[in-house]
Amino acid sequence: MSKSQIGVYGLGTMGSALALNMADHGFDVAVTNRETDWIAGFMAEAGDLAGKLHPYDKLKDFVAGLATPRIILFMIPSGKPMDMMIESIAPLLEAGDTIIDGGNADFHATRRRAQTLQAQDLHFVGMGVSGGEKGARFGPSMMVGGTAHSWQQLRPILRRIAARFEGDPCVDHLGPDGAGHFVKTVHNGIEYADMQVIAEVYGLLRNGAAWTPAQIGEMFERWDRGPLKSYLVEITGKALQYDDPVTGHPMVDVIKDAAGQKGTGRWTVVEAVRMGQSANMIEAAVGARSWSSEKDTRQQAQAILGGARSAIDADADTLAEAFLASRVLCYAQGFRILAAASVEYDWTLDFARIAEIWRAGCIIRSALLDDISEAFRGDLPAGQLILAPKFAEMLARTVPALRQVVASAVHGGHAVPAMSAALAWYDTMRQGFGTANIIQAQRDFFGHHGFERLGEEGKHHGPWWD
Ligand SMILES: NC(=O)C1=CN([C@@H]2O[C@H](COP(=O)(O)OP(=O)(O)OC[C@H]3O[C@@H](n4cnc5c(N)ncnc54)[C@H](OP(=O)(O)O)[C@@H]3O)[C@@H](O)[C@H]2O)C=CC1
Ligand SMILES: O=C(CO)[C@H](O)[C@H](O)COP(=O)(O)O
Repeated sequence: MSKSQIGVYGLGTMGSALALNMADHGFDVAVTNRETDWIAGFMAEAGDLAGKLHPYDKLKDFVAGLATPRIILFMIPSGKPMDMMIESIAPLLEAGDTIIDGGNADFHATRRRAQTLQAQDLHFVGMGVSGGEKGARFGPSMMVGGTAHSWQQLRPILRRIAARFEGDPCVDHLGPDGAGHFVKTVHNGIEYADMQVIAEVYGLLRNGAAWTPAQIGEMFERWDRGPLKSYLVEITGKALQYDDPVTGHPMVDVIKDAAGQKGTGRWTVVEAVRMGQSANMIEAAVGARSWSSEKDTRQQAQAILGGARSAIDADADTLAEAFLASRVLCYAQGFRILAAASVEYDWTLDFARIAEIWRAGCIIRSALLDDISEAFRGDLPAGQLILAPKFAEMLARTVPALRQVVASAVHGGHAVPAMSAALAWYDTMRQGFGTANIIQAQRDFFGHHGFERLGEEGKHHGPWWD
């Protein structure tokens, strides 16, 4: 039997879909899984593609079944499982082989793993994969971090299996070691904030305008045909129009309002803060998921504090404009974190290319990303997306609606943490003179920390020390 061009370890949701995608594109793929009983079921479901999939029960046979230099993609949980698998497989590999972690990994771990394996002449790629199961099966967006050697090996396969935007494969080599996983982490941070804004829009219409889920779903469906077009709007529109087969109620009404989170949103916030950045929309979205999980407390609080909310003063068109403003600000915050990391880790990330590979296949794909890539390819004042002429104009047009929606929500007792954060950031950034002079006065007053005077170099103290 000829050797396989790539091996996939981990036949869960993502690994099996990616293996099938590769086989579908004519690649010979060696496959294996921790629980080996699972492999036969996977092969049985592969149908016509089974001929391109080569199953192995033993790790050493799986490795021996691969053409050299080998490429092995792991689709398993990040953290300890990945370290344990590296420990098991590395002794079976040879110089020049590449291990890929396609899971959602902490990029610090990816950097560490790349360094450790480099000492053994092995290459380690941290690859962000987005698009969920369907994306993995029919075309994901992939963010690759690793050596040029690995990219040369991987490029022909990844470009074939990736999603395409007008023919352009949504995959690229973004930098060394942790760059790909970092970009995927920020992708997920943006995902969190965009999802939260959608949830807030839903909440305002449901609780502040008495719309039914189906009506809101139809509205999202309409929005998906305009400037708000995006995968998340599309699926929310669909989900809202489903009924529960058990009770007959709208499906969303029987889903517990406690959101899960696996860590990437939180990592985005932690990394942003660590680099002296703030992405307050993503912080708000992560916080909102945490608050959502405190269901018992919220129920008690409603009984004690009261949960009254009044009608909102904003129609659907105003909400659409507010959503568009929020989305622009959300992407802008994500790209600021990428810019900070690019400097911190010396990655020279290509922001236009990142926007381009997010245009199809991934969860945050949206109509805006084409404009974003264009803005990064053009003359961008201070490198800030919100200052690109097209986005500055879009914000000037849509922020009044965001202001009306946030004001009305606040007045009516509706929580809109992500949209409020968007507005706070926008209003902060458009003031050349803010209020941090007061913070500096306070710091100097209590701690003799000193401050800069306007237009003067050096450290000064206030008259309160005279
Ligand atoms: N689901 C999604 O939408 C996305 C997921 N990801 C990431 O992809 C990775 C895989 O996710 P997904 O496919 O959804 O997960 P699943 O739970 O569907 O599959 C997990 C896979 O990992 C294997 N596994 C679990 N623990 C270990 C271990 N200790 N050692 C070896 N193998 C192990 C499982 O093997 P076994 O069958 O033996 O349990 C299984 O093959 C994760 O890192 C996830 O964050 C990335 C993008 C999207
Ligand atoms: O990477 C993904 C999508 O891009 C995964 O679906 C991830 O699990 C989403 O994050 P969370 O589970 O925290 O919502």
